[in-house]
Amino acid sequence: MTTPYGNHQLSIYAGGLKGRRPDLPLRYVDLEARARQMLSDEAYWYVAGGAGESSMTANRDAFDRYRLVPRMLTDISVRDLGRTVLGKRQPTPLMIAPLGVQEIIHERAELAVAEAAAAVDVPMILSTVSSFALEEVRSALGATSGWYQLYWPNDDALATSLVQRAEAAGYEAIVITLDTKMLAWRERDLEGAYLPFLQGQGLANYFSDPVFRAGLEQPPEADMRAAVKHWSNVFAAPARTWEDLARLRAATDLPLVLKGVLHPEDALAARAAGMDGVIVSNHGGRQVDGSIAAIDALAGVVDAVGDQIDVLFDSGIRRGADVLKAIALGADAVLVGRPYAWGLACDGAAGVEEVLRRLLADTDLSMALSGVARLDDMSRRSLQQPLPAGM
Ligand SMILES: Cc1cc2nc3c(=O)[nH]c(=O)nc-3n(C[C@H](O)[C@H](O)[C@H](O)COP(=O)(O)O)c2cc1C
Ligand SMILES: O=C(O)C(=O)c1ccccc1
Repeated sequence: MTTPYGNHQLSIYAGGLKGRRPDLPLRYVDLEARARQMLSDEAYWYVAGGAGESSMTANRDAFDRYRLVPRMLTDISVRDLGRTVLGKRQPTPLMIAPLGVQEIIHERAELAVAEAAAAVDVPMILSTVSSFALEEVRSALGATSGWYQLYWPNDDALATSLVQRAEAAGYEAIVITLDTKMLAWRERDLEGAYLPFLQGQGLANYFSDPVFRAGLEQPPEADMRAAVKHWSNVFAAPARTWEDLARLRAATDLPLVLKGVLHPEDALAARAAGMDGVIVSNHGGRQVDGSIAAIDALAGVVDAVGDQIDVLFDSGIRRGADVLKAIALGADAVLVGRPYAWGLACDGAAGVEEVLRRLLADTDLSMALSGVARLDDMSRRSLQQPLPAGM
């Protein structure tokens, strides 16, 4: 492929030095700080925060304990960042992670993100809790792949309706998020009593759904409180177990991918349930505070199922080296979360596009300077595994 900043080495630096968006800070901490200026305190902390700080910090610290071991004098003049995910070749290893309630970040929310994803040809995973209906977001993606993330509701008819709408709209896979049967204890949000979906934000897919609407006495437009109450009753299903996956499997022909897997035994259960992939993730440190850093869980899952189903990764991807480390450990692709949220806050679609291009430029350079011309050739041989803690 041509590099994300064009085919010439100099254009990469031109992109970095002058920037297509000179106003968008280059360093992650500065970008986040700029986004913070654009957002209300509540919205900023909703996105930035975790469930406590422990696992969110661990996600980053753990990345730093893995080290790339570059090789010299290999031909890196022509490079390929492509990956094959669910049997389909994509030009880069990146995917857009599903982030809910994006209207708290930018008024054009998922529509802006979809336009940016399309500009860079990075597949987008749309959250169930989106601010625009899934059909509209699918249109904004143009020819770029979209997957639909399902919060598996406590109502089989609603689950089937959402999944079949996604299939009809042209989404290519369903991601079932398992780690959010309820929201964690998040002090930042509790302090501010900030739960945007209780205001009806992010509920466009529910409010536009015929099965959801049939469960209401009046339409959401006429009685928002009742609609939100109904949503909170159906949002999740704490009683669900692995056996229930069979009904979802029967509801669609699309590939199914389970998000939020950390334990190798769960990866084996996913495979046994006929799933097509898993996403190793601790939800960006937002659910089980004290949980294992996501990158430390990756190798175990890859070793358990990586030769049979796809293994994707998220939680803590911030720069090119992080992408390379996850791929070297065996991930087929990686999802980017908060970094694009900050681009969205700063500059809408253009900000998201710029964040993705910079991450790709950094990935391309780091791969090349590690002596690897094709991302498909990254392996654990390029990586020094961390010493166990305490050694
Ligand atoms: C504001 C916010 C909203 C999120 N909403 C969802 C969601 O609706 N569905 C989901 O599966 N994951 C959701 N996630 C988790 C992300 O998909 C992803 O796992 C996480 O952000 C990755 O970590 P990172 O932000 O460190 O890259 C959300 C994360 C954030 C920060
Ligand atoms: O905030 C989150 O992490 C998340 O996944 C979510 C869950 C429900 C509604 C909105 C976002």
